[in-house]
Amino acid sequence: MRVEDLPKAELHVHLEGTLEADHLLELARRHDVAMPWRTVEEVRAAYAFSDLQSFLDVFFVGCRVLRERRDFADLAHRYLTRAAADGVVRAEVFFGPQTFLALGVPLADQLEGIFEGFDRARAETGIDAALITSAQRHRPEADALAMLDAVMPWAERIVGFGLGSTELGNPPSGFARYFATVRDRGFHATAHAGEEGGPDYVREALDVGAERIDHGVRSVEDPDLVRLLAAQRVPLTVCPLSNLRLGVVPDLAAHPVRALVDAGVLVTVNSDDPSYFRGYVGDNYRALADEAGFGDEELTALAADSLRACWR
Ligand SMILES: Nc1ncnc2[nH]cnc12
Ligand SMILES: [Zn+2]
Repeated sequence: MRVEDLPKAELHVHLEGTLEADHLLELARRHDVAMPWRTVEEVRAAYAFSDLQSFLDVFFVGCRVLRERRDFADLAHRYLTRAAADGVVRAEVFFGPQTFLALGVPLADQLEGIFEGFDRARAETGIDAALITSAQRHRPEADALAMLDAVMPWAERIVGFGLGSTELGNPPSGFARYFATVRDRGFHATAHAGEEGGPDYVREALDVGAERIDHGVRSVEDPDLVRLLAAQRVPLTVCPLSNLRLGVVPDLAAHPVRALVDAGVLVTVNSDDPSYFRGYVGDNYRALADEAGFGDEELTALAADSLRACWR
C-alpha cells in the first residue's frame, strides 16, 4: 500500500514550520536579514533539538526571513503542493500572527499572502485549506485577545483558533477568556496540551473549550482521561516524528500512539513542523508502519479518522 494513496486531512501543521532550508536562505538574501547560517547544511545542522524550547528558539529565528506578502503566499503554496502529493485533501494550517506583528509585518500582508497561496494550490491540485490562527502562550492572554480582534476582518477564512509555543508553565487555564471569546464568536478551538505538559494540561484544555487536543500524548499517563477522550471522541492531533525529534519519546516503538489507538481514542497523524522535524505527513504514517507496528488497515483507519476530525 502507498500511504500517498490514502485520502487524508492534515490537522496539525504550523505554516512557519514548513519553511525549508533553501527557501529560508533565499529569503534571508532577498531581504538582507542576518542569519546564523550560510549554507543549507549549516541550517540543517542547527535542527538538532533536545526539547520544545530548543526547537522554538530556532523556529523563531527562521520566522525572521518572512517579510512580504509574497513570502507567505509562496510558503503556503509550497507546503500545500507537497501535502497534496502526500494525499492530503484537507489541511487545517496553524499560523501565529503575533511573531510577525512583533517584527513589523502588517497583518494584511501575512494573511492575504497565505490565502493567495491557499487559492493557488487549490486551483492547481484541488487541496482544500483553512487557517487556524494560533495564539502564543508565552505572551499574556491580553495579547491573545488583541490578536483575536485584529484578525476579525479575515474571519471568513479562519476556521478556528489555537494555542501554541512554550507549554510548561503556561497552562491552558491562563487562556480561559481567549477560548471563551473564540467559542462565543462561533469559531472552533484547539490547544496544544500534553506534549511536554502532563495530563492535567489536557484536562484544562478541555475545560476551557478545546474541541481537539494538539499532541495530547501525555494523556496516556491518566487512564481516566484516556477513557474520557475515547468516550467523547475528542480528536488528538498526534505528531510522531515531532515527538521523537523533541525528546518527548525515546523511540517510536515506545510512542503512546499505540496505547491511545488501542484504547479507542480518535488519533490523527500529522507533521507539526515538517521542515524542522525532517518529515511531512506521509513520512509520519510510514514511520508508524516501520517503527511502531502499524499495519495497512490501521493506517487506512487513521487516515479515515483524520477526515472525521476535520472542521468542515
Ligand atoms: N510542537 C509545537 N508545540 C508548541 N508550539 C509549537 N509551535 C510550533 N510547533 C510547536
Ligand atoms: Zn504544534
